[in-house]
Amino acid sequence: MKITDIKCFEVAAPLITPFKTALRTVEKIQNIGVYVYTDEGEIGIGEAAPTAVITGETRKSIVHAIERYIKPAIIGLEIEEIAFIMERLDQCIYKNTSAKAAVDMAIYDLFAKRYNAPLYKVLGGYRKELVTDITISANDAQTMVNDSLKAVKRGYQILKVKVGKDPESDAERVIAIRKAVGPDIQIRVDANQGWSPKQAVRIIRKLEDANVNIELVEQPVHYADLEGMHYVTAHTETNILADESVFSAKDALKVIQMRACDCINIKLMKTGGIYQAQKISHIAEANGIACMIGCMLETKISVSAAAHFAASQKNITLVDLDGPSLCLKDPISGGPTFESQWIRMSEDPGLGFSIES
Ligand SMILES: C[C@H](N)C(=O)N[C@@H](CCC(=O)O)C(=O)O
Ligand SMILES: [Mg+2]
Repeated sequence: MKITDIKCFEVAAPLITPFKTALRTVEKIQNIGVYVYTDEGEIGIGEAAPTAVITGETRKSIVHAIERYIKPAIIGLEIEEIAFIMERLDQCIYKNTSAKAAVDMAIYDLFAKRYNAPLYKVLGGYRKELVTDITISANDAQTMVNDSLKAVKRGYQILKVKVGKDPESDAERVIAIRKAVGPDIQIRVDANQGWSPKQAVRIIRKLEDANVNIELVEQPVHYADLEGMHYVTAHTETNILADESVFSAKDALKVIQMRACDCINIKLMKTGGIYQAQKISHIAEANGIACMIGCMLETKISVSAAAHFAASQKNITLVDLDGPSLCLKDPISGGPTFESQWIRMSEDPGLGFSIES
C-alpha cells in the first residue's frame, strides 16, 4: 500500500472551561488534522497540537513543515515498510515534533488497517483499558476546589492539579483541594516549570509535612535545568516526573543518567509520534523508570493514538489523556471510548475511526 498524498485540515473544539497552566491560558482547541492517502483507497488520520510554549510550533509552522518537508520525503513509500518511513520522517526536518506526530499516527493507522487489527494490538496489546486523570486548571484556591469537586462528581479519581503561577500560595491551594476531596482521590501536581529548585523543595516538603499525599510532582523547574531537576529529586520524598525536559530518547537517557527524575511523561507531540515514543518507553523500562502517557490540548483524534500506544506498553502505568474530557464535543466518531476516567480500546482496525473525507 503506497502513500499517494497528505492533506491538512483544521480541527476545532471548544473547551468546557479555559485551560490555565504556568505557561499559558487557552479558551478553545485549534489544531491541525492530517489525512494520509494511499493507492488502495485507505486513508489514515492524525492530529497536531500547536503548543508554541513547549514545542515551538504554531498552526502555520505545522502546515508548512508537513507540506514543504514531510510530504515530499514520504510520498510513494510503502506503508508496510514503516521503519523506513519513520527514518525519513525523522530526518526530513529538525524538531517540528507535533507535525511529525500527526503524520506518524496517520501512518500507524494505515499500518494497522493493512493487517486488519486495532493499532494497540499491532503494537503489543498489553491492556484494553486505561484510567486517565483530569486537569484542574491553575486558578484561585476556591475555584480549584470547586473544579476538583466537579471532576470527582464526573467520576474522576485522579486529579492533575496545575500550579507554578503563584509559587508562594501553591501549597495552600493543593492542601485546600486535599481537604475538599478527601483521602481517596489521587492528586498529582504539575508545575509546568514554574518553580525554582529551592522553591520546589520548600513547597514539596511543605506538602509532605502536611501529609497531603501527593502521588508525584511534574516538571517542577525549567526544562533545561537538569541539575535543578536532580536537586529536587534528591531532596524530596515525592516522585518527580520529567515532562518538558524529555522530548527524545536521548533526553530520556540523559535524565536517567543524571537521576534528574523518578518517572517520565511521554507525549506524542514531543517525541514526533509513536515510533520514537516506543524508544523512550523501552529505555525507561530497562532502567526501572515508569512512564506516563500525556497529551497537550488535543482532541479525540490524536489522544486515541496515544491511548493505543499506551495500551500496548507494560511500562506506561500513569495516564494523562484528558484532552477529550476537557472538550465540549468530539470532532470525530468511533475509536476508543472516553467515558469519564475510563478509556476503553475498540477492536476496529487501525485507530478505529470511520473516515469520510
Ligand atoms: C492536557 C494535559 N492534561 C496537560 O496538562 N498537558 C500538558 C500541558 C499542555 C498544554 O499546555 O497544552 C502538561 O504539561 O502536562
Ligand atoms: Mg506537564
